[in-house]
Amino acid sequence: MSALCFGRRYSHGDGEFLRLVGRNEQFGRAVGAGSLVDALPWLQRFPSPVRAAYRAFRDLNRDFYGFVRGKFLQHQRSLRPGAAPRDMMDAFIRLQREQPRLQLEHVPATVTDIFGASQDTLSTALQWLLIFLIRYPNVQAKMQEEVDRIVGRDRLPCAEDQPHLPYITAFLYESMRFSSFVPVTIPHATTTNTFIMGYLIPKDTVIFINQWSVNHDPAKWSNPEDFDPTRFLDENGFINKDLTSSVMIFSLGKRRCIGEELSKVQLFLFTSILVHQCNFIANPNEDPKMDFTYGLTIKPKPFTLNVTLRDTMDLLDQAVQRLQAEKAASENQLSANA
Ligand code: HEM
Repeated sequence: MSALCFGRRYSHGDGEFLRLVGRNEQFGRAVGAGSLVDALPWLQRFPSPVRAAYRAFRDLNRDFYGFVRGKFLQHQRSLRPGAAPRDMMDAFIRLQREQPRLQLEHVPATVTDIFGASQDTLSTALQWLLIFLIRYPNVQAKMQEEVDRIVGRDRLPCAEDQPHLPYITAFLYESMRFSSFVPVTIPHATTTNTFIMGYLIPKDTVIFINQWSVNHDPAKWSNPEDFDPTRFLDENGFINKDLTSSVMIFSLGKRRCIGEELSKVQLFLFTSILVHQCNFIANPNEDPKMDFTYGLTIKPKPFTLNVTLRDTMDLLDQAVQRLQAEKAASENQLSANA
């Protein structure tokens, strides 16, 4: 997402990357702790740990905005008129230059929203996918069989392969349904008295959607507590689109997640490339019964797993070399324009 938002790819030990990840963890803790005030707004009048958490959340947001604003200033300096946008930041700066009624300050604010909204959600999704790979080795083997048959062993899977990989697609939907790792949505409030199925919801009531219960409703899902990707496949092995659209994890209505399609592509690429290249097994020294933390997202507590390569590193090395060449070209352009 950092490559997409502001054209920066990081290695794992990079200081800036570690600070970003650190903020992400603090963000999850602060949002989880603050949610009591959403349900009981009068609590904010009392000096309490909730208020301290709220202040920590505000400071974290300021700090994060400052980080993104730094990237914005760099981009503003280096973006040449007429040049193709290098990333989302460039695209928004260009849009603002073409439509001056959009305010310049909205550019870093928008990228802060998009980057911030994607971090905790996508990283949590990735952890869950890994958990399901090690918990269900038969499912992992079926995905490997499918990707080997359709893509072959001479190239990495790409986004265009997805329509031909229904079992992997079904795995992704079952992972989102089963984990429901954003169990309730961001709070909203009614602006007028509202009736739903005969129930009065008074004006100014704080509303959450309970996505977990939608995804585990036995009236909709047979054996909802079983992890079974095949529930999303019809008798010919094709994806049942009525059922996939019933999985709720990106919320509903006008404020539903704008990153849904992007997330689905990213999670597909992550899963298909990993199972194409590697085998995953649980660490036998760790308790298979995992523990979770409950904040804005449901996250597994730290766990380790054993990963082995299925073949050589050749395809992955080639992909990394391509990325490094792209990164070098974009850095050259940045310094030439600075
Ligand atoms: C699997 C990953 C993701 C999940 C499960 C997820 C889920 C959600 C949920 C539940 C909401 C709250 C909607 C509401 O207010 O009712 C939301 C909002 C939002 N998401 Fe995502 N999200 C994910 C990834 C992303 C990504 C990658 C982006 C960036 C492109 C993104 C951008 C946003 C934004 C900007 C909002 C606020 C929308 C608004 O208030 O109008 N999300 N997301």
